[in-house]
Formats: sequence, structure tokens, C-alpha cells
Amino acid sequence: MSDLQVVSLCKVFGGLRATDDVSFAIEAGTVNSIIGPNGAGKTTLLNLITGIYEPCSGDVRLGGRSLIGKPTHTRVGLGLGRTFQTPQICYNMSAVENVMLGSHLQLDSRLTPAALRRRSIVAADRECRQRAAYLMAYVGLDRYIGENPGAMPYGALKRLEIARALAGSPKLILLDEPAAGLGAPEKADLSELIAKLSASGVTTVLVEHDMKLVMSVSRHIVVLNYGKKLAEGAPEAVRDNPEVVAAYLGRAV
Ligand SMILES: Nc1ncnc2c1ncn2[C@@H]1O[C@H](COP(=O)(O)OP(=O)(O)OP(=O)(O)O)[C@@H](O)[C@H]1O
Repeated sequence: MSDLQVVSLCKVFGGLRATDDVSFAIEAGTVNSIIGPNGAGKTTLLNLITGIYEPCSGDVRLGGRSLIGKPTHTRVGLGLGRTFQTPQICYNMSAVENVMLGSHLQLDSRLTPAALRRRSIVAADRECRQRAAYLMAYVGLDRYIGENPGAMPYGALKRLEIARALAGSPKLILLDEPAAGLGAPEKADLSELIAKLSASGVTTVLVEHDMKLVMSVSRHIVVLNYGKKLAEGAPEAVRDNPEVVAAYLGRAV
């Protein structure tokens, strides 16, 4: 069953077709990657899926429902989660509070009950904190729960974003260059975490330059070049596709 469907998606900046009639489907519960040389349109595509950009034409469907024109909180409510290329962290909050932010749609945010510290609000807050702590342990960050993110290494901040995205209970999580800036041991841990996410039923989509990681974790790969879909398929088929190799100018894929 397909979870995410991208249908004839287009985005034009001035005269530049950054996304040019791109269509593909992502199967529920699988790990997928979107790859392509610099400027191929990967980030634009991700921004179209998450609603940062509205497409000129085409559709994005999650679980059969169109996301076009829906605000970010509705997309999150429909099961979309994401991380950013550069971690977007609130440094005036503790690590666990950053993860709690990801649950805000599930909490009662009305002013009066919050100001009166109603028992239900206090209980929900405690539950939210416990779940955030659980998610931090899930991504391997239990030692940082009470820490300020400023004291955390870069690789841990990238995992903190994954925990925050998971706090929104996504059906599908988009990871924007999750391996960028990580060392080899951290990449190995990331690979394990991605496999764990997939095993738990979360559909995963990576936008990633690290081909070793992409080839080892992905079930399905979509290749973009100059805004168009150049190829898609299983890692071996994509790696052996002469057009893909040519697009990477001879770089080993
Ligand atoms: N907001 C924008 N305004 C104008 N042009 C843009 C904008 N965003 C992206 N582009 C252009 O669209 C094309 C695709 O860019 P995009 O960032 O999506 O590629 P990418 O595959 O993510 O590249 P990279 O791997 O370098 O991050 C590029 O030519 C880029 O200059």
C-alpha cells in the first residue's frame, strides 16, 4: 500500500523549473531515499511535501489525502514528521523540552486551564514529559535528558530532532540530510536507528548525499536531476543505471 504519493509535482522559481513533473509513490513502512546531484531539486521537493512551498501544479497525498493547501499543523496531524538539514533547536529549553515541543498538537493549549494549572493539564504535561524522555532513550539520547542542547554534540542534536519529530506520532518521517556532519560511528548508529524506525512501521524518506548510507538502508530510491525524476527503483538498479552514473559525472554511486 502506498503511503505517500507525489503526482506530477511542479515548482517554478522565475524561469527555473526546480521540480518538473515529478511523480512517485512511497510504500508504507519502508525506507526510501531521494538523491541527486547538487541543485537537482531535492530540498525543493521536500519543501513541497512539508508545505514550506506550494506547488505550481500537481498533488502530494499522504494516506490517500491531499496535503495541498493544508497548513503545517494539519500536515503534522495527518501523520507527517520531518527533521532539518541544520538542526532547528531551541537553546533556551532543555533537550527533553525540545522533544516535548513535537507533541504540542496533542496537548490542551487553552490559556485558562493552563493558567489555572488544572489537574488535567498537569497530568498531560507529566505524561508528555515522560513520553519525550522515552523517545530520547529510543533514539539513544537518554544521558542528555535534562541537558541544555548547547552542551550536546552535533550528532546528538540531529537525533534530538528525530525524537522531536517522533513526538508528533508520524506515519511518515522525512529526514533532510541526516548523515551530514556525522562521523563513521555516528553514521552506523543512524543506520541502526533508521532500521528500527522502519521496523516499528514508520515510513522513512531520506534526502541524503551519503551514498553508502543510502544504498545500505533504502528499499526504494528516487533520483532527481535538473528538477526531473531521472530514475527510481531498488538500490542495485539505481546504482547500475548509466543515466544515474552519468548525472553524478562518474562519481561512484
Ligand atoms: N527559493 C528559491 N528561489 C529561487 N531558486 C531556488 C530556490 N530554491 C531553490 N532554488 C533553485 O532550485 C534548484 C534546486 O535547488 P534545491 O535546493 O532544491 O536542490 P538540491 O538538490 O536540494 O541541492 P543540494 O544538494 O545542493 O542541497 C537550484 O537551481 C536552486 O538554485
